[in-house]
Amino acid sequence: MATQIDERRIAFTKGHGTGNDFVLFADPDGRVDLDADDLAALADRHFGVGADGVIRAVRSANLPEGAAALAEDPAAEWFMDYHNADGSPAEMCGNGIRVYGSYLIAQGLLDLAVGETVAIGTRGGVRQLTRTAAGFEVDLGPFVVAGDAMVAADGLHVDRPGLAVGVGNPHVVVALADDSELDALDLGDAPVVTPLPPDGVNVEFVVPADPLVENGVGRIRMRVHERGSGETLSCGTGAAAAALATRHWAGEGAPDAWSVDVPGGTVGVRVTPTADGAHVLLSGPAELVFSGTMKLL
Ligand SMILES: N[C@@H](CCC[C@H](N)C(=O)O)C(=O)O
Repeated sequence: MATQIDERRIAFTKGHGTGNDFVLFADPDGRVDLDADDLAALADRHFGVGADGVIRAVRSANLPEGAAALAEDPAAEWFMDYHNADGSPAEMCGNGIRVYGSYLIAQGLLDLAVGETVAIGTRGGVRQLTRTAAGFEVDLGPFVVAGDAMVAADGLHVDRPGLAVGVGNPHVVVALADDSELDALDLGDAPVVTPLPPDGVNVEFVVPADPLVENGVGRIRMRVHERGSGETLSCGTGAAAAALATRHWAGEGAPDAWSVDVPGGTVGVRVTPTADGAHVLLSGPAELVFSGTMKLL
């Protein structure tokens, strides 16, 4: 296992899920105390490693937020301590948790065979992560599709209505007419969302494929501007939100299984009934790319 050399020299691994990239480091005992500037320095693409987010692998018992995770599910030994590229914490990361699973296994911190499931603590609650032949599938839990907003973005000639979707973290999903509208978007600046939720929001722009449903699977294309990270090549919770919004708009008879194309690849989303209501699940690849160390100032 890569251990920390000291609190300021971080032994990291870089990984990604469909191009949504992360710096991961192991701090099982919760000894490494990084502030928002440190986390942003790790994620900086010019002066640091470069990533959309930073993930600390820490035992739930060793950080304050971990108590709630262990109370919810005592099996949640590991906590995904996730921060966006600007150093802000987020409740959940759907691509990140798959890469986190892969990282824990590679570090020898977790034994998980294909078909097995592990409970992982997050700020959004405990999530069940299953290893699959092609990567991982995470149960994002119950979801909320409700609430209207208006969204303005560079490249859109008029403001568009958006639909709020909660999957542990907040999203607003905007339907666009076709691929040319999606391609014309400039997401260098954050879209303006009115009303803006107090903690900010991730914004997804979505276009249905033609036909929308093939072999029982709904198909959409999506681009995303992530809270705290800017435009990314993929967002797992965003893909789930986009599929849920499109399913809502499609109405009765809409499929429960969705394929979501993002600039960095394709992820799967499915809705399934459970004892505590419908859950949304996300599946996709998880890649570890390289490891190194970085000394923080
Ligand atoms: N890329 C992630 C979401 C990361 C958190 C998000 N930016 C937020 O602030 O809520 C994903 O794959 O879900």
